[in-house]
Amino acid sequence: MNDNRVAVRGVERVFASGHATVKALGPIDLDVRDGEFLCIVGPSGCGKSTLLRIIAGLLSPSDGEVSLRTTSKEAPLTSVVFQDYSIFPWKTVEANVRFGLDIAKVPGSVSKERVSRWLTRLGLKDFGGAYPATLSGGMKQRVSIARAFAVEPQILLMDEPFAALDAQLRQVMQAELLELWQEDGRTVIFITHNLDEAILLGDRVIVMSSRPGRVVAEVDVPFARPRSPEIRRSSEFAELEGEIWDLLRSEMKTDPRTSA
Ligand SMILES: Nc1ncnc2c1ncn2[C@@H]1O[C@H](COP(=O)(O)OP(=O)(O)OP(=O)(O)O)[C@@H](O)[C@H]1O
Repeated sequence: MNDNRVAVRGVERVFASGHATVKALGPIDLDVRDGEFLCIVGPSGCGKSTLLRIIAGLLSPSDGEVSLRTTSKEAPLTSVVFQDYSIFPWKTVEANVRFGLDIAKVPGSVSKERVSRWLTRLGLKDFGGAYPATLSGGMKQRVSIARAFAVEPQILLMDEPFAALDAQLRQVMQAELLELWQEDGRTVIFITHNLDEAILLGDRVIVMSSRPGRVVAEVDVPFARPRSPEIRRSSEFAELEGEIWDLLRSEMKTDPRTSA
């Protein structure tokens, strides 16, 4: 039986701006297993966000196709968390978290329970009536994560969700996401520049080439679940990070924008 949730086949994307065209991505092939936490790393501008937006259906590919396997009539297929929080400043925390459920036409009683559960889970219970302007960056990103989890999508897509946070807060949020995911077992595609984050969270790390991004390596992360952030201190962790960094560095050297 095919246990793939996501299949990307020969996907390419070209952008036209004025008279020029930019090939941003591909061709790229990728499979994501049901319940897998897949991390994608690659040089800046190699097309990671473009790939995620194509998988989310927010952008169409210039060529190739993406298929997402659905196993539920009720649960939305995807939900996306972006780096810049993407929460509405004029809505309260509670209304922001409820927003995705309203769009998905989740009935009121179910929606109420879910909003309350995810606000509590993300430590936002006492901030339901607050507006985003009064929250720190970490709390805004918690709202954005609560909103994405609350719709209980079949596939969660995360585009550098912690990139705007400072180093300490980033570690706190990574540990929280690790815990949430380990309870939840959802299929996740997670884009990051941070190798440490990719290894801590991922079952597998995909390394993309410089633009137009293709897959240059797939690395299985061998650490058992449930994981704790303590695994960072092991020599195996450092070794794997070094291995992936070497792959990435050689890609950055082949990028005409970064090589001398
Ligand atoms: N709407 C667009 N119009 C024109 N060019 C675009 C558009 N969106 C992305 N690009 C270009 O496509 C390339 C890939 O962009 P993308 O944002 O997918 O890369 P990325 O790997 O996510 O980058 P980063 O790591 O810096 O976030 C870049 O050169 C970018 O300028």
